[in-house]
Amino acid sequence: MTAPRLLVHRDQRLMAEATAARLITTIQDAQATRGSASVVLTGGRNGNGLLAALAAAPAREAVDWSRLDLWWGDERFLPAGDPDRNHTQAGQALLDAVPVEPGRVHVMPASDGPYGEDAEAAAEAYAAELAGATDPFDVVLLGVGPDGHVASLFPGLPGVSERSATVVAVREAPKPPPTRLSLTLPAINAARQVWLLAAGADKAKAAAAALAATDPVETPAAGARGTDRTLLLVDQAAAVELPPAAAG
Ligand SMILES: O=C1O[C@H](COP(=O)(O)O)[C@@H](O)[C@H](O)[C@H]1O
Repeated sequence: MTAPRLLVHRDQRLMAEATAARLITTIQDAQATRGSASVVLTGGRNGNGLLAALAAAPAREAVDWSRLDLWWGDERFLPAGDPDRNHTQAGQALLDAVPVEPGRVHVMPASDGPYGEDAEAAAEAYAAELAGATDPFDVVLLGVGPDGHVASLFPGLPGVSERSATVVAVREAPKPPPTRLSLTLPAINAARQVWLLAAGADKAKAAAAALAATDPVETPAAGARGTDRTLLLVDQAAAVELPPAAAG
């Protein structure tokens, strides 16, 4: 587990563009070193903003999209193609515009898929798919919610305390929709790099807690750390509650 390094950007747009550039370079490095790369995508405003910035970056041509595995940190358990699904939104923001290899795009099951509405069975199926991955994730992207949630691990819900499974079904999430699938902290924390994204004034409290809190049950973002690197990426609006020394 690595301590988070804080990076403050002027605003949300600049943060998305700088993080897209960072991601392109990180993917290139991984592909040069290991032949392929793996990235775990996040949903939400910051996650989709990053994907849109990546789609708009001319340097996206530097990525070998055919040698990239894409996974999801969480998914809203809704029918395939539902506009609220993280997969649908990632398609619109980036994936429909780049030559990803369909077999390497590891979509979490939908509620009208082979497991129907059985979210637990869907979580087990995704865990089995994950178990087939031989290398740790290169980067896990995590949008931080205003309550400090990451992926679909919400404060106080059982998912955040899961210690053995890599994927869980989440019920009664405080943010709609109530039923979701999520990677767990042990799955997230096996990644080489974890990037926590928190831009916007509504993320100020959560950004401070992601850095300083000690109990992941209260602040799931505080329990998400990479083995080689953890970054907390914020904009100035989200940096206002950080201790001055941390915010530089
Ligand atoms: O519902 C979700 O929320 C979080 C945070 O989203 P944001 O809009 O507050 O940035 C996101 O990371 C997660 O993937 C998504 O399912």
